Amino acid sequence: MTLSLAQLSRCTIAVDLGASRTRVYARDTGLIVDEPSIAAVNTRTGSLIAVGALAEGMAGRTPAHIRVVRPVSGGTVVDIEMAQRMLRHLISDKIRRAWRRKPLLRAAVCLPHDAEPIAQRAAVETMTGLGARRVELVDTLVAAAVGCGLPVQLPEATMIIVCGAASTQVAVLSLGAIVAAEKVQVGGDAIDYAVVQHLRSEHELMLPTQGLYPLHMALRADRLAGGGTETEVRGRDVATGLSRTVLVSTAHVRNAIQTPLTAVLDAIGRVLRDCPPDLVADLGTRGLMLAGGSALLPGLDTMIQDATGMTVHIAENPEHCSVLGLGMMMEGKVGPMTIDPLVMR
Ligand SMILES: Nc1ncnc2c1ncn2[C@@H]1O[C@H](COP(=O)(O)OP(=O)(O)OP(=O)(O)O)[C@@H](O)[C@H]1O
Repeated sequence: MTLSLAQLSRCTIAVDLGASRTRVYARDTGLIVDEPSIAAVNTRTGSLIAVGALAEGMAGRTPAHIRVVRPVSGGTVVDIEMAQRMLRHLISDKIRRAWRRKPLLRAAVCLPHDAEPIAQRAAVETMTGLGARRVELVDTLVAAAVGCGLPVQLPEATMIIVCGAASTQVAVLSLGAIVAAEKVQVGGDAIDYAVVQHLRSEHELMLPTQGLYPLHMALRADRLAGGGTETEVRGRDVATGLSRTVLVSTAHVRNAIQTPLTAVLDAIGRVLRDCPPDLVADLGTRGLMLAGGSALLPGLDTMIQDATGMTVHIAENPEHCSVLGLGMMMEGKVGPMTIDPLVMR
């Protein structure tokens, strides 16, 4: 992925097509879409029934002829046509009419670090199908670092950890470029899966699709209370199939998610080992920045802090950092770069 700030400044729309949520930022307007990357389709007629939050509410509750699909998987558009239909419905008519009047619409899209050429092509095709004449691809790590307000253009190290739904990406940046980076296929989905497996094996309970939200809340409350709390979880008994409520210890849930999080700690260690010592010394002073929706997982910051011995900050709007960063670059709100054009790998 290569980009220059000059090319980005000609874009009018920025898109983050995430595995969990889709976000769109329009120049001079701000964030116009933040919805789940989900669509519900009638398989008999092929028509789209719902997209975004409405479709998410249908997941797990549909009759046979309605299918809830995710056109983005692992940060990659896997169903281009469905992604286009979903985006078309998520973006309001008003904005779309404005697009039609602009025949040379340019779009900026952020993609996971080291995205395969096929993933890059899928993102470009999705946007050109929506009317974009040119698509700039930006590394999510750079966009998120800018969106967090990190001074990426300076000749000193900044470390960003983007904890998404499908993956966690870690990078050290200096002089506007990535010095060392790693991506592990462990994110919010893997953490949720670990919790689901824990409830299945320890409590013989199957959780409904949206059943994890109360547990996230319980983990937060447990952290505020200093630990030792329990929470009620309702699900389906594995053996009888009947609805049942169990009392779950939040400490046990926290233990269950340690295993996937170990992979994140390993990735951070590898990035730090790949960095020149001067940059690691900078990080000792500046600390690390957590972005992405899973950065809100209670206790993740202290776990990374304990493992690295460095200060860990959580971005102000961690889940919006990438798209806001794209928007900032688009609107020229990034400070003067030491190198221009800004070249990223
Ligand atoms: N308050 C919260 N506590 C714990 N986890 C959360 C919270 N809010 C969101 N998440 C998790 O964050 C993830 C979504 O993060 P984000 O929106 O950054 O993902 P994405 O950009 O769609 O994914 P990716 O970057 O992998 O394509 C989900 O797995 C969700 O469970």
